Amino acid sequence: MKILLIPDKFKGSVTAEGVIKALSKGILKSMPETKVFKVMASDGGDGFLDAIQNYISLERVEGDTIDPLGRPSRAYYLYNESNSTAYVELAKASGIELLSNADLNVMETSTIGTGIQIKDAITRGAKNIIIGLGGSATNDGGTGIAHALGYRFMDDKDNLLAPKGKNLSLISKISKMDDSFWKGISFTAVNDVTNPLFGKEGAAYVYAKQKGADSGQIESLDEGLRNLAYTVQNTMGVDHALLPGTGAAGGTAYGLKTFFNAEFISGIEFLFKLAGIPQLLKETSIDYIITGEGKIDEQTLHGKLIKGVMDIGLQYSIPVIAVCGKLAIDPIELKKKGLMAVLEVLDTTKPLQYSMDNASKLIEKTIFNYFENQKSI
Ligand SMILES: Nc1ncnc2c1ncn2[C@@H]1O[C@H](COP(=O)(O)OP(=O)(O)OP(=O)(O)O)[C@@H](O)[C@H]1O
Ligand SMILES: O=C(O)[C@H](O)CO
Repeated sequence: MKILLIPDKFKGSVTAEGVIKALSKGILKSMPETKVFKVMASDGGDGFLDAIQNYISLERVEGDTIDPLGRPSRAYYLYNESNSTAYVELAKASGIELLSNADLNVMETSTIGTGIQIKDAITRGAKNIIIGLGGSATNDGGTGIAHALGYRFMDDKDNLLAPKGKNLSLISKISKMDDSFWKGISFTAVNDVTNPLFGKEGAAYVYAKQKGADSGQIESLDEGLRNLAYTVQNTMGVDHALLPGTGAAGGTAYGLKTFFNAEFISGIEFLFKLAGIPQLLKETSIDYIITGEGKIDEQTLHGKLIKGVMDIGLQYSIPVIAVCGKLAIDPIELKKKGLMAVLEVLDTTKPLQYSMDNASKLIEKTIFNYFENQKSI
């Protein structure tokens, strides 16, 4: 038996590495002859740089920047001098994990800090900027990054606007200062999701709530993103708003495409290539792929790691099993989309904290039981 493990972390209880360990233990206990292949993945959001570092060793460049609320902070990116490529994880300077719950304020947050990091990389000599998008505290349509690299956003009276969520609806003019700084630089947006910029499936409606927005603010952020796209279309003649993925990181993917002509790649595809998964699947006959994350919900189907693993399973006709802490979506829907089985580790007779505290043991037990049951079928 050959099994490939590609799980995400169970946020709040166990890292992706911990999930891999627990799954391996459970599988080998049930079927000791199994060859287990392990892949440390990430969907492009937080954990992007960690995942890259598992496969390539790169220089770590740490420097001053600002956090999503504009306070001084430090963050790093990775740099490959031999091919002048910088890998920037948006969440390092503009991530939701940087703010306490009390500080979450998506009307006021900006991606400027990530823009400062990109500027530093270009100054260092980077010719290729690869940005992992996701896990953001922002909904600024990428205007913060654009501002840091020389774009300016103004209202209808030519007042300069700070590039943050609450100002998007006021933008009526966009100007570009000297673009020679980043001309000829190739940008790649590595998107963790496939949502469009605005609308019910867009950045604000799907992701702003987790960034602290109430329903009125969500509506106004969505309106702001629409206004940004409208102003861009009128003044720059380009329209990318409905492209899948533009909604990643509060519309940052849209901003990178619009202002810097970024290429899009999904986080999953990027990391699968880096990890050599397509080659492994071509050369080795894998019997099962096992994936998982803390909570499987609607977001899972919008390009999270599990969705990418499901797609790969379908592509290579390999059954995929997902293990999760909590299942918050109809399992039938998941099976229709190609999952062979979905296993929830949560023990509903005990409080949630029990499952969080004992996640590794529960994951091990769940996968062990699954394969033991298979033997008796
Ligand atoms: N051991 C566990 N048992 C039960 N539920 C868990 C367990 N671990 C995590 N969870 C649930 O999963 C949630 C985290 O979900 P998940 O790991 O999918 O990350 P996420 O919030 O989707 O973030 P990201 O976008 O970074 O993946 C936790 O808030 C909790 O509700
Ligand atoms: O940062 C976010 O908004 C989510 O991770 C989706 O990209």
